[in-house]
Amino acid sequence: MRAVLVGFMGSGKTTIGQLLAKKLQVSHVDLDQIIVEFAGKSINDIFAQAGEQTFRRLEHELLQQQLAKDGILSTGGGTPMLDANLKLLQNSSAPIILLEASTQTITRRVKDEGGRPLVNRLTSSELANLKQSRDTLYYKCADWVVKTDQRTPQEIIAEILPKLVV
Ligand SMILES: Nc1ncnc2c1ncn2[C@@H]1O[C@H](COP(=O)(O)OP(=O)(O)O)[C@@H](O)[C@H]1O
Ligand SMILES: O=C(O)C1=C[C@@H](OP(=O)(O)O)[C@@H](O)[C@H](O)C1
Ligand SMILES: [Mg+2]
Repeated sequence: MRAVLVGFMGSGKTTIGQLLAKKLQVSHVDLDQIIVEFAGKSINDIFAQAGEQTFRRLEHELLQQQLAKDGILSTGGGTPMLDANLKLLQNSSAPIILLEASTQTITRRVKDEGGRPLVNRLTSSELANLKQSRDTLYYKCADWVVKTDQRTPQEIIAEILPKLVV
């Protein structure tokens, strides 16, 4: 992989990954999207019918597979939660870029999107607590951090691109 994006739900991993790949003319893989394709059902349905553990197992297997490929990889917000995934990310030769956003920004971005089972079932204070505990893990694997609050996707990729092409 040429770069891997990590960060909490709504930090912009999917959006920024697509834009970076387009600019760099490389392929883009979104881990959630390939899990959905592999399972043949939505993330909400995987969580509801097979459970989060099944989702995490698929996520781990597909992460391992995708890290060996070229291009830009957008992970899911919970990917670094599994110790084995954290190690895979830490040992990857690709730069791991953490997209950071405040809980307020995150909430604003994801509140009206229905595809995230954890957002659907957690209260706003539980979501804030989850973000706090996940942040520790993101920082454990990140090679660099990009702030995304009050910045457009174009401004964000303008910061990342020069570091990836040198
Ligand atoms: N920098 C940004 N500014 C404003 N909205 C954004 C930004 N980045 C992403 N979004 C929006 O926030 C939502 C979540 O973005 P997404 O890329 O799916 O995040 P993630 O993959 O990290 O969960 C989408 O509606 C997207 O259009
Ligand atoms: O944080 C999480 O545990 C999750 C994040 C989601 O990805 P995004 O971060 O792209 O929303 C998706 O993998 C699933 O809903 C679980
Ligand atoms: Mg995403």
